Amino acid sequence: MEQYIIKGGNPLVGEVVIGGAKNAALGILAAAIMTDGECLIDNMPNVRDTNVLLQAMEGIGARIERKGDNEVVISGKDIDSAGDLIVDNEYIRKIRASYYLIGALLGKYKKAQVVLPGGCDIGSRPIDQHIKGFRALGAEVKIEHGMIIAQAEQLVGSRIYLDVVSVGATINIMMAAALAQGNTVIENAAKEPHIVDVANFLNSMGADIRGAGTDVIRIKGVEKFHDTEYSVIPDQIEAGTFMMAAAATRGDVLIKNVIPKHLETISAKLSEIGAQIEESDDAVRVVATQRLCNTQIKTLPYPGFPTDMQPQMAITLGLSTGTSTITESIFENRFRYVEELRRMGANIKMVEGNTAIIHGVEKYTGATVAAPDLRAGAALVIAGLAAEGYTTVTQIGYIKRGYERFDEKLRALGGLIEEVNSEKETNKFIYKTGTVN
Ligand SMILES: CC(=O)N[C@H]1[C@@H](OP(=O)(O)OP(=O)(O)OC[C@H]2O[C@@H](n3ccc(=O)[nH]c3=O)[C@H](O)[C@@H]2O)O[C@H](CO)[C@@H](O)[C@@H]1O
Ligand SMILES: C=C(OP(=O)(O)O)C(=O)O
Repeated sequence: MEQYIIKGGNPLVGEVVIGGAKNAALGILAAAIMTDGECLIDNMPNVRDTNVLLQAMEGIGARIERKGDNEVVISGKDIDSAGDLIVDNEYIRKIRASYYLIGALLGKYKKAQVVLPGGCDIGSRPIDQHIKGFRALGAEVKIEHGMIIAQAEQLVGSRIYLDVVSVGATINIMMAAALAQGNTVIENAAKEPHIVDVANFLNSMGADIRGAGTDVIRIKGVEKFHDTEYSVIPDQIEAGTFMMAAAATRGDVLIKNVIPKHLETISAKLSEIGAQIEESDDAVRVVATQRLCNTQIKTLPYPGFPTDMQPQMAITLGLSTGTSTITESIFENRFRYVEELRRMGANIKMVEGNTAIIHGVEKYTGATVAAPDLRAGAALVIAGLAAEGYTTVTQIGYIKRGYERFDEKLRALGGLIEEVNSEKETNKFIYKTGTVN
């Protein structure tokens, strides 16, 4: 069983370099098969989700050539377009971004059969808005035997109003519409940095997409795409996670290779609770040498506070003075870490299902906790780094879905953390790091 063991109590100090954004890379990788040319993609995060997606793309005939850890060349030329274009395997069923292969394949080949998406169990996560968009472009879409089956004679541009602001639906519709006939307008579109990055990538292949990053995206369909070279933007959430790790352990960390604008809400909240934030062109430094104070948070679509940062923020507030509240407004099931954090001494009460009332405690104490999903898993690791004594975080496969070399980066900042897969390795770690204070 993969797990991390952590000896807490060391403030994190030093520098960390942030990798490419997982949620942008997933859209970009899928979109790369829309050209028969070659796409060279750089700053690609080497995490489980991107690897599972690449493997599924290979499964339908895409050529994938890895160049080192973070670079990949993709060509969709040899995809067997005479076949049904079926995407299904035991790994792809577990990730969310499989849904981008519907938009990409439907756009290019006017057909796709993709297994219903998985992803973190953070809510009911319907895909009705994706389907509404594909249908508006003229596709027939049905769900049978756990597969989404989409096909069209021709895709024709349309005006599509999203009933809910959805990252996945915005990217998916944008991809399909980019190779449709005529013009498409997506209204009430999501505005996350990864939407802009996928649009920029598509434009670099010859698409004509304007307005990404605002809530109205205009797409003029083009006939086909060409070769491109592209570098994925830095990961807003990985950066935010290290910012919280610095704050919760009362450390001093320079977080490099970031776009500070994407971190504005996170920086603002940390600053509000008393952390010192210094921004430069491509780095953010977080210094928190004293106990931080309380605040109120509500998760919202970008530029609001990201739901993917909610658990990490809760860990920090759990150690702050006073009483904080966090309201989760995007996913109804994103507080499953609370029960685990209580084992470490946190004082958190849930009200009305989606609000956590957090009474700050002076310290967490180490315990064995299970990562319930990707971001909550990373948050529990931060709690362990801040806690007194030893913490074991189990089910770290979730964390590996989205963080590249997470333990290694934390160790470089002075964190005492190791992946252990047996009692012998655990004992070795405890011997190496000394006994509980
Ligand atoms: C792979 C990826 O990029 N995942 C991210 C993506 O997930 P994902 O694309 O699944 O999230 P969405 O933005 O689509 O979901 C936002 C809200 O809209 C609802 N909804 C969505 C689609 C739909 O057809 N119908 C519907 O009702 C969802 O249930 C949710 O309440 O954006 C989320 C919100 O920033 C992030 O937490 C995830 O990390
Ligand atoms: C929830 C996340 O991912 P997914 O949508 O792939 O489950 C995430 O990145 O925090």
